[in-house]
Amino acid sequence: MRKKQFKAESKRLLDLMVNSIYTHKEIFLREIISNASDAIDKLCYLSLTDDKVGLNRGDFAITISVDKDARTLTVSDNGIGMSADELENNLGVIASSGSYKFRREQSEDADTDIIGQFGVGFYSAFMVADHITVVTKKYGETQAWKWESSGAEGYTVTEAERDAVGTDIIMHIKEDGEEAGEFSRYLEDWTIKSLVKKYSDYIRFPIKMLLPHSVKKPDSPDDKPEYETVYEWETLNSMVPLWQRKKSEVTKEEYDEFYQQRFGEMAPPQSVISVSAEGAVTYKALLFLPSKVPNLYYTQDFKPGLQLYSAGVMIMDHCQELLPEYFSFVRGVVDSPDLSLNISRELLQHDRQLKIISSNLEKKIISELKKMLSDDRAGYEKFYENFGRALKVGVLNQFGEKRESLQELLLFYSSTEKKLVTLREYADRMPESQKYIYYAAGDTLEAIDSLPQTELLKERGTEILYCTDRADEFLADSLRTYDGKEFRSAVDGDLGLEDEPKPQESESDKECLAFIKETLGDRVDEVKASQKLKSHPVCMTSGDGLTFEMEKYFQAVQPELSMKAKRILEVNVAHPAFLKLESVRATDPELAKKYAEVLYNQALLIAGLPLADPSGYTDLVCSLWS
Ligand SMILES: Nc1ncnc2c1ncn2[C@@H]1O[C@H](COP(=O)(O)OP(=O)(O)OP(=O)(O)O)[C@@H](O)[C@H]1O
Repeated sequence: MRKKQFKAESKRLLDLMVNSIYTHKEIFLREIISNASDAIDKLCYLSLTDDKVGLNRGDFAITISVDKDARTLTVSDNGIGMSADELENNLGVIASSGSYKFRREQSEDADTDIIGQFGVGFYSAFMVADHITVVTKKYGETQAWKWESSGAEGYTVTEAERDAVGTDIIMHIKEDGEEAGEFSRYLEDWTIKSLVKKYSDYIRFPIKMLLPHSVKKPDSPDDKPEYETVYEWETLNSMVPLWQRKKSEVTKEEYDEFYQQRFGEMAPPQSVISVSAEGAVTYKALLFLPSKVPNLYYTQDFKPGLQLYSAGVMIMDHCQELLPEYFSFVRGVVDSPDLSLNISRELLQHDRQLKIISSNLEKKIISELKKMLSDDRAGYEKFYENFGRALKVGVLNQFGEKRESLQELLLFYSSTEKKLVTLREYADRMPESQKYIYYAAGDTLEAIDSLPQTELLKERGTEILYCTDRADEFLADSLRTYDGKEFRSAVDGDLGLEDEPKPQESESDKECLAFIKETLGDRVDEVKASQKLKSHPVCMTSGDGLTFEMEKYFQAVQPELSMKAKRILEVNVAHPAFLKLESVRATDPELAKKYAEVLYNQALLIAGLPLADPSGYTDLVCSLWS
């Protein structure tokens, strides 16, 4: 029979498995058992609504058997099975899961690491087996199928015999190499027992094995007992899912292992939240805050949502209704006996119990974050670096409905503290005379710090919150006040400093400002003497309303709206540049116009706004030399 070829991508992974030098090859068993458990999950779920399945929750099991003479290790399940097409699609092509895409981007050297950290599914069996046979019968079909492969050169799919629905994965274990027992150990009962305990203890279906027990022969005398070996089925795993156990009884390693394996994450989670609720709805939840931004988080391929179980039966893999959108990075499991099992995605949105769970989980996550913020500042800052943006989105969404509960979790860089601070810390430090919470937005901390507009506040020692994330400014707009104090842009609006002397404009200054306005025409909305500037000659501000950073944001995401902030040219009327302009205005108005152009373009540059004619501007500046 003709061999079929693996798809190129699969072949590379397969080669990697066959020739693996990875030291923890033992993880293959975890992968094969996890697939068996998933397959049982699917049929178990069907059995709830379909009597024809003919199996009850207690009938499902995974069995492991060893044939030392034939050097085979077989893992069988009575799960959903696979059709011929599915065999081709599932085992002939590597799952195009996110984790694989990630693997592909890694260098060859990183491969061995990846095996350990991700687990690579079915193919990992090729680390220990030189030939694999899969015999399977899909639920609802009469024909069984056999898939066979000895590795990268291809596979065959043929008709087969199998009485019941389910799958056998028969692994022919490799001969030992230089190291004694290197592979043969996977044919030993004790190895299998300890591997199941180590990696698959919480699998919710029994993992059974026929094991030898030494028992006294019934007819042997008590004073001279004789023993015989009897084989009995033993369940190797405790079957208690991690989320059903008390947090104090679970080790960090167990949580890490569970998280990394189940959610395909490289790094252990940053924190684990375990919830056990009784009351309006009874449920257990195990939530993980990732320590790294999930691989596909910012792509459309990222699948948010928690795994939803009802009394130990998985009913949905990515239930998005369990978390608010802004917490979509949170991974985890929710298990509630109160949920209807045949709930559909459409119904979920209206499910009252689910709403209660979701709102409780949201509160739990927020309080866990607040705890992290107060007890582990460095850890929280790391979290914020990864997911601070999600919190900001939370504040902004739904017209700021969540702002009260999330505002304490926000961090901003402080101009005076030179580190990230909370709004609480800012407010507690504010002198009584300070009326506003000042913030300034820009591309980088350095750029904001050198903005002429911040000069006065800095001179007064006033703390300014620097916003380098585009979302930050919208944030100030959405929060409006904190602790009764209004937010005010240090860059754009009036600083509201009543004790600061107003700029002294002479009649001639006023005329000169009007001259500049006339020169610049509609390009500016206003030209005025600045209260903010100390040593710098000009700056551009936008007044109240849309700011320049918002304008840039809209330009980037919705240019068709042509959203434009006001342009107010603020001039330092005590600056020599202005005085020079003023002095040449009467004698050489053309030169004065050029100076006005320079001031205007300089102000645009400082604000990070585009110049209408950069090359014309360069020519203009150079003409002033000659
Ligand atoms: N025992 C089984 N019964 C039914 N289907 C199976 C079984 N083992 C594997 N499969 C099918 O083969 C697919 C590929 O398995 P594989 O372990 O390679 O990837 P995965 O489990 O989908 O992804 P990952 O291991 O990265 O989480 C599975 O998704 C499943 O559809």
